Amino acid sequence: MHIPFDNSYATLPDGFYSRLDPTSVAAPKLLAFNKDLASLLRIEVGDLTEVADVFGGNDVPQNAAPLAQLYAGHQFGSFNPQLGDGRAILLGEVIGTDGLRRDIQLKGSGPTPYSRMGDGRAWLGPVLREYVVSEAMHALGIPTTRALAAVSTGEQIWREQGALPGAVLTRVARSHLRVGTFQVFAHRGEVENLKTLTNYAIQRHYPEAKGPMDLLRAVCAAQADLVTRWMSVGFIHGVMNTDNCAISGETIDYGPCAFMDAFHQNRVFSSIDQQGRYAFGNQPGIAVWNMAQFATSLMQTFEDRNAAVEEATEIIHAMPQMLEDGWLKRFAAKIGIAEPAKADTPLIEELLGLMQTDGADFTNTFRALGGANARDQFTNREAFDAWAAKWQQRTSSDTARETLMRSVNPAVIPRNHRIEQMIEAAVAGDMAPFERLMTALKTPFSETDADLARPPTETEIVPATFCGT
Ligand SMILES: Nc1ncnc2c1ncn2[C@@H]1O[C@H](COP(=O)(O)OP(=O)(O)OP(=O)(O)O)[C@@H](O)[C@H]1O
Repeated sequence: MHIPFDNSYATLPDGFYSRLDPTSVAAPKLLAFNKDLASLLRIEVGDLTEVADVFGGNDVPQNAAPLAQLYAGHQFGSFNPQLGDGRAILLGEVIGTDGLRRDIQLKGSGPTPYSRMGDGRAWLGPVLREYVVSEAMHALGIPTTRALAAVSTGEQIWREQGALPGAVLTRVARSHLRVGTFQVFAHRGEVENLKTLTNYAIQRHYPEAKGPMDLLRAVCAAQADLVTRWMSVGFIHGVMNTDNCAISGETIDYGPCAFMDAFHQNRVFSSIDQQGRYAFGNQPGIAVWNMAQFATSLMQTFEDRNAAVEEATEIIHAMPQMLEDGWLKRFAAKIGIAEPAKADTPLIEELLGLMQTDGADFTNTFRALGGANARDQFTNREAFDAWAAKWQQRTSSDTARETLMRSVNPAVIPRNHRIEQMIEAAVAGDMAPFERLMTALKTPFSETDADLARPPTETEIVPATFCGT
């Protein structure tokens, strides 16, 4: 196998990362490999045993520059001055056939100087969850880190549930720079390092930005766009800490995430989110909060702090409107309105209100609006009829409307109960449910597998996702 590494992190400040190799595992076995992504990254694949050795962490490929990155972060609102890759090692960077630079990182590849109390490992469940959900997000057209490989280690690891099979995920990202990467240097008052990092982030992600203020503006826009896209497919990230907020605007960290079945604004999946901080409807507010933390970190790079604070405040204060506009654009498209006006907001909110009262399935209700059976999604059908009459007044049914709706309302999403069933099967050595999910989720806007589009039955419902790392 040949990976055409082109590494750039070495230009970053001293102390930005620790160089170390992944820790070898007992018996690496390739469970999944993303050939399309490998081609995009110009990776030449030969023998699959070699692929398992590299992505299991046993064989460090030529020209790799393995390292663990340092970062800090606000976790559920409390600042942790030092986190860092406690179980991830970045092998290096490549420039794809699309000209874009990306990191290749192993997650679950052994302890690092940032592991704190952790074992540096991941178990098979979260590895396959991240593989499936991140690739599903990509197919939905939502910016995300991607999955290149999943390797089982042949080792057992210990978690609350007992002994579990270990695995390593190979993750690909436009970069692993997070808000927390800036926070660590800001917290330490290392202004020169902060400036170098800022310049690096600008060059890598937003080369048109003229300085830190433009960077802030660009990241705010990217995060606002990302969150409205998540919401438009009923996605709950679950752990929007500042260390899980990527500067690139990609979705990162699929720990306790989930797609909603029955719609509710306050829906929470993460078992550790007791207060509902990261509930579905809170995500826009949290994105603003995270950007305020990013802005705070950047302030030390300015000579005239007072003027900078004033300008940054304006940028942050403009974000709620950006989120509202993005939300309106995406949800209007879901009901077939290509060019919405502010006056369309109540129409959308009324539908969501009816869905919430009836516990209607988020994905299937919107998908059915493009067909004849949306009414069947509701128990209070009269209320739906009254809404539909207003909807028909606003936008009449025609091919353009149907085409728009079918292009933004997926037929299939990675439902939580399917993920859980897939993990259970994989633990027992059966990868067929994984393959089936991957096949259907590649084309989420076409009805290829009706059974995967079905919401969970009462007994299938999975009420919470556990970080269960
Ligand atoms: N088993 C583990 N061993 C060592 N460190 C860990 C382990 N699990 C999590 N961590 C560390 O705890 C912090 C928070 O964990 P979190 O679950 O948000 O991240 P993650 O899923 O490991 O990584 P990422 O954010 O890169 O997807 C991170 O610094 C992470 O590296």
